[in-house]
Amino acid sequence: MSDTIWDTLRGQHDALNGRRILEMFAADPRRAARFSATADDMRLDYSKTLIGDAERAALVALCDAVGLADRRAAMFAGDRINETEHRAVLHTALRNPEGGPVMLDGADVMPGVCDTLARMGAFCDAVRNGTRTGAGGAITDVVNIGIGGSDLGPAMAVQALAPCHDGPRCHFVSNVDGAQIHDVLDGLDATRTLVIVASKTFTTIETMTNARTARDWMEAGGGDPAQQMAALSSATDRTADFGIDPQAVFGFEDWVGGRYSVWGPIGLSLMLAIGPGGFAEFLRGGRAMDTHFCQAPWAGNLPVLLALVGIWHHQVCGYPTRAVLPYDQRLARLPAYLQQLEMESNGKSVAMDGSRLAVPSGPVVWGEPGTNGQHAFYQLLHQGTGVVPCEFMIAARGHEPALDHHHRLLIANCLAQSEALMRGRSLDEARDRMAAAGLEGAELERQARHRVFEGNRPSVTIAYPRLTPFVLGQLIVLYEHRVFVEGVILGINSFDQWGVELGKELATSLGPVVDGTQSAGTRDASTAALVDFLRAHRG
Ligand SMILES: O=P(O)(O)OC[C@H]1O[C@](O)(CO)[C@@H](O)[C@@H]1O
Repeated sequence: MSDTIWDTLRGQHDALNGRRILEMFAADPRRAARFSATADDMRLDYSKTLIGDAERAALVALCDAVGLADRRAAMFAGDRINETEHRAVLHTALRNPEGGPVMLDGADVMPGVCDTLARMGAFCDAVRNGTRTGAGGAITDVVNIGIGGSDLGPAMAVQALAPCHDGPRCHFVSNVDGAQIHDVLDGLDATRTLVIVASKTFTTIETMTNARTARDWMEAGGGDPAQQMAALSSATDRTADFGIDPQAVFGFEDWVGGRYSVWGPIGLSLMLAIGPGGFAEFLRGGRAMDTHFCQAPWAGNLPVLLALVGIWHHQVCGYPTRAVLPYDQRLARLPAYLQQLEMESNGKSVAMDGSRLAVPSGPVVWGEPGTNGQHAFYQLLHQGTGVVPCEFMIAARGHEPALDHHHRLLIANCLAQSEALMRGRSLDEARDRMAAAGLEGAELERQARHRVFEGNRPSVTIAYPRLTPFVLGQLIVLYEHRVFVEGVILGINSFDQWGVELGKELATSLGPVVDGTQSAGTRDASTAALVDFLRAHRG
């Protein structure tokens, strides 16, 4: 049945025939309202796209054709929907401390979740109120060492919620490039810094290398690793081997995927920064979006609609990328966070059953905060030969009342960009401008052509009152479930990441070649020559 719907969608795309978004607004005075939806105080406006009633009906039909409701129920019920790793997918339980039981294999996981959350709260309170100190006194700085899902979520959220910070300063080290840990540790007091080693597996080479370097730095600087190191991991045997005090180890289960883990122990740095109360609000926002996702009808369901718009633009229209454009400087790391969430989840070529995907998988996701992006790559968004669907985000209010004139400008810029992408500027309008500037003849024509904007370029806008912990929770879960819905429609397992393994294996085997303890042997000629070049220049 879904094959027929894909055919319908492709047919609808072929039949667009120069349809203009602006004309759709002219034909339907209620379009803005009819192609928007809300969840609590968050609004998703997808009216500035070429999706009309017929296209929306076909897209919504996809949800039923693929059995989305059953898949959603299976996820929340703890079924092992991550079939290639034989795991349940229950990160939703982490943001459910105030909800009911969540059963997995006949046992309620919530007592364990709540117990860990309470331990995290007590630990954070002790660090924040100075009861748990370093060798030199109260903790002033926290360094979270982790990579991928053990870094991007907390790093993004800590930056996003800066106005709520009332705890120690938080820093993040992810890259194995020694430059990063050097620059982060430089200037910190080793006796008053807490180092958190965040790694689900506690084997990730980058994280373990950085963790050892941090421990050496702490010892050399007079700090006390027994008192000043914590671990966030599923592998409590390995954290013990590393020598981390079990009281400072916060574990989580294999049903929490790395890129979905900010809601539990991996969020410890966020909790340290904003306090257990702020963290609880963050969970509440996430939970509110879970409830909305489970209860709202498809056509009024924000994660579903965002997914369907994504499917329309990438799989149906064939636009290869999408841009995430938060008009919110504190969401600067959101595009990087979403790159992992979306591309590690849905960047696959094989369907759950092992067959080759019949439709393209997830798009390339990229972006930068506005207005900075406007002065960098928006030229291409407006006049490039390809179309990049854009996802704008904007708050009604900032956190700096005295700077509200900045925020009004921010709003105006955000709305202006989506309007400009849609409206464009015709050749006649460009000619009029050139004529008004005094140009004539061939020069007028030449200059006018450079000033044409095709327009009709699609975007969605996500608007919210203010970037609070609750709203950030909503926003992340909006995207998490968007990824889930897209994955279900494409038949993908969104919860494994086999594509990262090969590079890790080859890096391990290249180590001795780079050291010079092994020859390049049977490696390809390019790799062998690059090893020679780099070794020659290492002195
Ligand atoms: O938390 P860990 O086990 O160190 O893994 C870090 C990251 O590595 C990956 O497994 C692969 O990049 C991610 O999925 C994960 O978030």
